[in-house]
Amino acid sequence: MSEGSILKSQDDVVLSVEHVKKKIGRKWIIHDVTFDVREGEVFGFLGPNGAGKTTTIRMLVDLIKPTSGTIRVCGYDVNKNQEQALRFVGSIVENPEAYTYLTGWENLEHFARMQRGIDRQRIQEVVDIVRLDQRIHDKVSTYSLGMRQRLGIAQALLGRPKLLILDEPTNGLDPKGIKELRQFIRQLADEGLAVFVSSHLLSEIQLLCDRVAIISKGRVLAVGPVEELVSENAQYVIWDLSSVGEGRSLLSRQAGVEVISDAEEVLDDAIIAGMGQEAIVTRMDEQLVASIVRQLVSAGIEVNGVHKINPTLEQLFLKMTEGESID
Ligand SMILES: Nc1ncnc2c1ncn2[C@@H]1O[C@H](COP(=O)(O)OP(=O)(O)OP(=O)(O)O)[C@@H](O)[C@H]1O
Repeated sequence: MSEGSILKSQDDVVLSVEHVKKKIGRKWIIHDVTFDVREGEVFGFLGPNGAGKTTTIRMLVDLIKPTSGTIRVCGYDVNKNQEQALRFVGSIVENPEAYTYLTGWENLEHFARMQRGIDRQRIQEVVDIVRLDQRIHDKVSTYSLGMRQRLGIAQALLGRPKLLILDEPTNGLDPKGIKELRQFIRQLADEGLAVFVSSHLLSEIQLLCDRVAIISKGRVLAVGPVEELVSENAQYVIWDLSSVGEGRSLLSRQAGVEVISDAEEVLDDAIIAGMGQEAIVTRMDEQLVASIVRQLVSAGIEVNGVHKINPTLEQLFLKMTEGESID
C-alpha cells in the first residue's frame, strides 16, 4: 500500500504514535506507546509521576529521538522529516517563559519573526482567538498566570498548527482560570484543531477530553473515549430485592458477575446509602444485566431496581495503576 493510500484511510488522524519505545542509558523508559489524535478532538494523556509523559512529549516535538517506533504528524515522520512534520505542531512544552518586560504583542512579534509567513494580521487573529485583545499592549509582568498561559497558546498558534500540544496546561491555575482554559481549548478543537493535553488533574481531564490514554510505567494501559472507559468499568447495584441473601448467593454463582463485598471498592457509597435498604453491588458486562435480572426473577427473587454507577476517571485511573501516586 502506498503512503498516500494509508493517509487517505485515516484522513482525520493528525498525530499517530506507533509502538514507540525509548531507552535512556540502560533503562527502558517507554516500553510501548501507541495512540493517535484526530482532527477536532481533545486528547488527554494521563499518568502518574514518572509514568513517561514528559519523555513521550519530548519525542513528539523531536527534542529527543525514540529508540524505535514511529511518530507522524499529518503523515510526516517527526524523526525523518522534522521540518515538514513540525510545521503542523504548536506546543507549550517545558513552560517557555514570555519576556515579562515586553508587552504581549511585542512577545508575539518577536516569535513571529522566527517563523516564515506570519504577518500582523495573523498576530491579531491569535490575539483574538485567545481573547487577550484588551490587554495585549500591557507588559506581560502585569498578566495573571491564566493570561500568560493564553499568551503561550497564542504563540503556539501563530504558525496555524493542526496539532496543539500542551504539557500540564492547568498547572498553577485557579478554578476560574482552569474553567476558562477548558472552554477555550474546547473551542479550538471545535474549530478543527487536534489538541493533545498531558495532565494529572483527572477531574479536569474528564470534563475536557474526548478521548484519553492512560499511561503507567512507560506503557499505555487504555485508550478510548472517557465515557466508554468509565462505562466498561461500571458497577451495577441491584436493590429492592425480596431476598437479599438468596439474591447474593445466586449472583455469586453466575459466570461473568463479580459481587463486591469490600465496602472500599464500592464506587459511590452515598447512592447506596440513599437506597435505604440492603443492596448488592456487582460488576459485570452491561449486556449481562437484563439476563441476570431475569434469572433472579425466575428463581422467585423479586428485583425492583438496578442502578448503574460509573467510576470517575480518577477511580478508574487508580484501579488501573494500582493506586500509584498521581501528584
Ligand atoms: N534522562 C533520563 N535518564 C534517566 N532516567 C530518566 C531520564 N528521563 C526520565 N527518566 C526516568 O524515566 C521515567 C519517566 O519520566 P518522565 O519524566 O517521562 O515521567 P512523567 O510521566 O512525565 O512524570 P512527571 O509528571 O513526574 O514529569 C522516570 O522514572 C524518570 O526518572
